[in-house]
Amino acid sequence: MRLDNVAFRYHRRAPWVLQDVDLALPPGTVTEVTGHNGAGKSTLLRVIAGLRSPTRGTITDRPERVGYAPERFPVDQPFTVRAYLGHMAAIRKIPNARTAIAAWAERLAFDHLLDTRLPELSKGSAQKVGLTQALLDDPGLLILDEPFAGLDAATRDALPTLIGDLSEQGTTIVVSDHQRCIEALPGVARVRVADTTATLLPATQSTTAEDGVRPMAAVEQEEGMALLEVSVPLDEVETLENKLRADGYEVRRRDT
Ligand SMILES: Nc1ncnc2c1ncn2[C@@H]1O[C@H](COP(=O)(O)OP(=O)(O)OP(=O)(O)O)[C@@H](O)[C@H]1O
Repeated sequence: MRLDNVAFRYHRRAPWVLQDVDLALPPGTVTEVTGHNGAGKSTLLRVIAGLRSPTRGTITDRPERVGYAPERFPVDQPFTVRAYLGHMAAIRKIPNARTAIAAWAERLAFDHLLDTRLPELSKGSAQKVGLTQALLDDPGLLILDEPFAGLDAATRDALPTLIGDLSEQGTTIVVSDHQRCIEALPGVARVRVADTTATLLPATQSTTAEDGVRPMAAVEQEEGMALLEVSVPLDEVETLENKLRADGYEVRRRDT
């Protein structure tokens, strides 16, 4: 699918959140969307998913079946997990929904929670249910907004493989990911949403299996960005690194 010259604002007098967005998302590609808090990542994902129409510009060739897992899964509905997923499957007329629900619940390790009510779920378990409803319809386009937030280590480790498998089957995947959990997947394209201008920058520094992570010098050269060196006690490195990543900053550790 393609986005051409897409711009978006929430209301007529509201500021533009996205402008001049040109983006190609070929079948089977994985695209990681990064940017600071409030830059417009979730907005871009909603526009790509078709939940919001562009204020200007065009979107073409969006796959027919779209799966979307929002950043905050709505857990205030009075259904059990099984009933909720069953409803979602029925709305979308998914054949063999029971089998598909059982299979995803097992793969994502929440099969013991199928009869638990949504409001009683932990954040990570709710995230898994949100992910499952997005996966149920075998989507051609899968949009995941911060899918790693709150997940236990086992699922966090398993998710990149799942994303890789789906992309190999031809699913186009777009992920916003503060925690940079998918950047190691081969061939992941990176798109940065810049907060001040609300302009999507082309993924000039996309990481690939060949070139690995981009050097920090490239970050410094980016307009509006600066490089800050911080000396941190060894036992605090990991905590601080995770916190900064969770806040949307790009972090590289220099080995000494
Ligand atoms: N439903 C809405 N109505 C009006 N403005 C909104 C709405 N949702 C988001 N915004 C505004 O659009 C801008 C971009 O928000 P968005 O949630 O897309 O950013 P984000 O990059 O995903 O942020 P974060 O990293 O904090 O999740 C912000 O200024 C936000 O206040």
